Amino acid sequence: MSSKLRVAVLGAQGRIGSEAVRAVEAAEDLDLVAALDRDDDLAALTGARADVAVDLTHPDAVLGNLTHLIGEGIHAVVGTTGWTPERLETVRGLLARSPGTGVLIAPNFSIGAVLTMEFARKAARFFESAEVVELHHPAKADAPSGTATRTAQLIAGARGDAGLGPQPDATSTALDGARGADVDGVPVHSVRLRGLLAHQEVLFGDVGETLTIRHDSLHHSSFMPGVLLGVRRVASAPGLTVGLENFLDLG
Ligand SMILES: NC(=O)C1=CN([C@@H]2O[C@H](COP(=O)(O)OP(=O)(O)OC[C@H]3O[C@@H](n4cnc5c(N)ncnc54)[C@H](OP(=O)(O)O)[C@@H]3O)[C@@H](O)[C@H]2O)C=CC1
Ligand SMILES: O=C(O)C1=N[C@H](C(=O)O)C[C@H](O)C1
Repeated sequence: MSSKLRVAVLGAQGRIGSEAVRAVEAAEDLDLVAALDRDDDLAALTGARADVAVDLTHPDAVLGNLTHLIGEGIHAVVGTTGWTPERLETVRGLLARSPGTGVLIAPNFSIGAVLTMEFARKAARFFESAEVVELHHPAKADAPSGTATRTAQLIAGARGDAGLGPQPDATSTALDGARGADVDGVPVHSVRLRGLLAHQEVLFGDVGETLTIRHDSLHHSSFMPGVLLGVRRVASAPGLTVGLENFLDLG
């Protein structure tokens, strides 16, 4: 009998899901046992004896999918975005009833984006001002991106730990949205532009200097090493893990 890890992909016909299907098929230690999309019955996963499912669907679908996966004890690697603290708490509640099951929620699977978040977290305490600009293809459902939201949360956490107060901003009159979305006190600006894929700039400023950290995903293949790492590691991390950095030795 094969000792390969049995992997399913949900959202298999989507932009990143179809790339994940190809990546799993090409990996010698993995067996693609199901490739499901909208309207397919998740019961097929049990029949296929999936060990791990990769969810690359839609923010409206992912929680229902996770409820099923965790109920069946199938480990999950989730790239789908749209997470709030309340939704994460729901996942923790589901996992409490299935303690051997692992779920990785990765706002971004690309190593460059994970490093951008890590560098931003480290830089945050040294600068009075911080803003995030994310730029994506116009078919994206959610704004701000999951990556930008997470980046802003990490910056806000580091600012809080360092005792930094609110950012300087004298704006007293503005059009709706002109100063972006407020994520824990960090402004996040979303651009949707034909021709783009997934890009982010983190801007820091203090007296007399600025620091810009920029990352560009130019092809969906940029996400695949992270997807495969998550698939290989998630079963050994029961409970909820948020962020691929937890599976990387970043020092
Ligand atoms: N973490 C990361 O590194 C990355 C995350 N993402 C995220 O992944 C998600 C998908 O992105 P993308 O591929 O661009 O989107 P797409 O719309 O191209 O793909 C999503 C696919 O999932 C299908 N789908 C919708 N609902 C369900 C469901 N209930 N069950 C199974 N399949 C379903 C869609 O069908 P239909 O078209 O009929 O709606 C579509 O085929 C987004 O949340 C995006 O932000 C994307 C890239 C990288
Ligand atoms: O929808 C996308 O394309 C992407 N979604 C993720 C996000 O919202 O951060 C990851 C990456 O930016 C691509």
